[in-house]
Amino acid sequence: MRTIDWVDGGIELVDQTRLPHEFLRLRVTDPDALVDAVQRLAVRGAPALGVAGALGVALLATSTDSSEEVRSGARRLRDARPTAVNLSWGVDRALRQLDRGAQAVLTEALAVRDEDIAASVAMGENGAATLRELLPGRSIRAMTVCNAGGLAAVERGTALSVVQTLHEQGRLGHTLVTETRPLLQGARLTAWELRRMGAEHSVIVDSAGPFLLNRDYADAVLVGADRIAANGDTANKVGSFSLALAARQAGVPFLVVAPESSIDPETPGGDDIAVEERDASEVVAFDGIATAPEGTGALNPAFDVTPAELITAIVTENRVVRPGRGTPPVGTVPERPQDR
Ligand SMILES: CSC[C@H]1O[C@H](OP(=O)(O)O)[C@H](O)[C@@H]1O
Repeated sequence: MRTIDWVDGGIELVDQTRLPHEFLRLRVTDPDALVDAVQRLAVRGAPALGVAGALGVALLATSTDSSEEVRSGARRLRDARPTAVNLSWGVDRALRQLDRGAQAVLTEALAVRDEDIAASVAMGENGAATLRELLPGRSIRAMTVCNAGGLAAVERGTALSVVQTLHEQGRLGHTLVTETRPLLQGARLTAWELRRMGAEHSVIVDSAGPFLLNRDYADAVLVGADRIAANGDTANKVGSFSLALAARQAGVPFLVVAPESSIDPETPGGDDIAVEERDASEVVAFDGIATAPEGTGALNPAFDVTPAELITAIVTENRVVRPGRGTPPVGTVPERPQDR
């Protein structure tokens, strides 16, 4: 199953706002409809946003001869969500081909898609090998935040690709899925993917995560990333930082699994990462039903930032970086897809 793809001259994507009760594919041929799909999280997840960015520029380039129209549409798409660097990376990578014509833009966008598919497999293998090394000879009970599965990419995903690889190797124990308020990517999406995978799992409320780690209910925490700063500080769904603190307290490995395209060497550290503030209504209501008194305000950071020193390993398709263990900071490797 591909979460997002280029089909017959347009973009097809799974509308994730309808899951888990309805599986609906959206066909997008209008660039503004793609911006809307990104902003309402019909398509979401850093790697999927990178592919959406690249395919969105291909949609623009194949629908107008005006370079200015393409560039202004690309700016709107690039700015649709601020935290996942993959979105701007995907837009910029396709846009760099514009002077070579629409077909060159589309070819580059399809390469971004295909690289994401290959990267998901490699991250699964690299992450599973890392956990087998850290936790030899046992089934590994994972704890997850948000959704970093195939729905957050094109196929397989990042952190959940590690879970799937462990499952395929017969090394996966029971997985605990934090529901991930306020939009419930864990309960709605990760549980849906684990069920399809046939992997045993339970959903927990977010605030139970630290306690259950401290009571030895999980052997590793596996999360994705939206932006990894040059020093290894990592932005991911809100709730990741508290689990990282709890994992450190409980002596449990905390792994960030993300493609190289989530690494941003232009961002020196976590304090420099723009964290998306989403609408208060997502916090004080659910499915249109108020959960707080009328007029109650809310703070709704969509992400938080985990300092590198709390991260056991950053796993990409190309490497495993151990912050604080003598490996060079993640942002210092010269050769990355962005440099092409
Ligand atoms: C595979 S990284 C996915 C990453 O994106 C999610 O955020 P959102 O659902 O708001 O797009 C979350 O941070 C995941 O870890």
